[in-house]
Amino acid sequence: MVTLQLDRLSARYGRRQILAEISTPRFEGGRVVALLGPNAAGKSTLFRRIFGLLKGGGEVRITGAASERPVAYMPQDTGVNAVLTVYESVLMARMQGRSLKVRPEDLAKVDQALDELGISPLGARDIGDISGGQRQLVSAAQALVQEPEILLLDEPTSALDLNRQISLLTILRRLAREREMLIMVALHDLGHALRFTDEAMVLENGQLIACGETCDVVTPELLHRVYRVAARIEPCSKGQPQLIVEESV
Ligand SMILES: Nc1ncnc2c1ncn2[C@@H]1O[C@H](COP(=O)(O)OP(=O)(O)OP(=O)(O)O)[C@@H](O)[C@H]1O
Repeated sequence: MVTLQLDRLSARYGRRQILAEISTPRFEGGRVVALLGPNAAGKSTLFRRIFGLLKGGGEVRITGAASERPVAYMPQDTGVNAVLTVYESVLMARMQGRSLKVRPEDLAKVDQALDELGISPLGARDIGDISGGQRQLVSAAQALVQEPEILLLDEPTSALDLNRQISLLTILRRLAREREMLIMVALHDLGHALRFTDEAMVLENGQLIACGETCDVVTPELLHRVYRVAARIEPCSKGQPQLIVEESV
């Protein structure tokens, strides 16, 4: 099973240090880890550093990976290539780092990814002519179709309506379990983090200030200290933890 551990990981833009020696416990395949923190805390920077787009001190330790390219990354802002259809763009994502020959299996995986995310009817549409939420689902398909062992998702639900936010997070959680994939997902919705993630790590000003089981990390004290809101957490009628925000403080 794949594992990911960060050891004194740092990153800088020019001379400006953004991440300060982030060390984590070992995260395991099959788990969903929330990456939390206020705006500009360093979440996207951490993803770029893990994925290798930024250099810096420390080490990203991956063990137990079966493939040579175990990590896929879905950035926050996904560019649009207007000359491709949705289907072609997902197929291109699938073929990254593989031989140029498209096999029937590759087409089946594209169909499966589109189907799983409920966007099969968009397949023939030009990627430049779909809505922002649809584009976000296409980006998720582009990441999933690579069958990564570690998947980094930067705010994948930010453009989605409520139903699709819940659907996507439910699918991701199921796929993490089924494929023993480790998913790290940056979220601003702490209610979603409580409901859909197993573990959470919280960044503030480039420092890791909390890490552990999500229910132990996302507490009224953390919400007060880091997010400056008064909030409580109560079980809903189905027993799921629910975040109730009272006011900003
Ligand atoms: N390309 C860049 N060049 C210089 N500084 C950058 C660059 N990208 C981000 N930063 C700075 O690095 C810091 C961390 O930004 P980052 O995007 O990692 O935060 P974030 O936690 O993902 O924020 P948000 O929740 O707003 O998306 C911020 O101060 C930001 O201004």
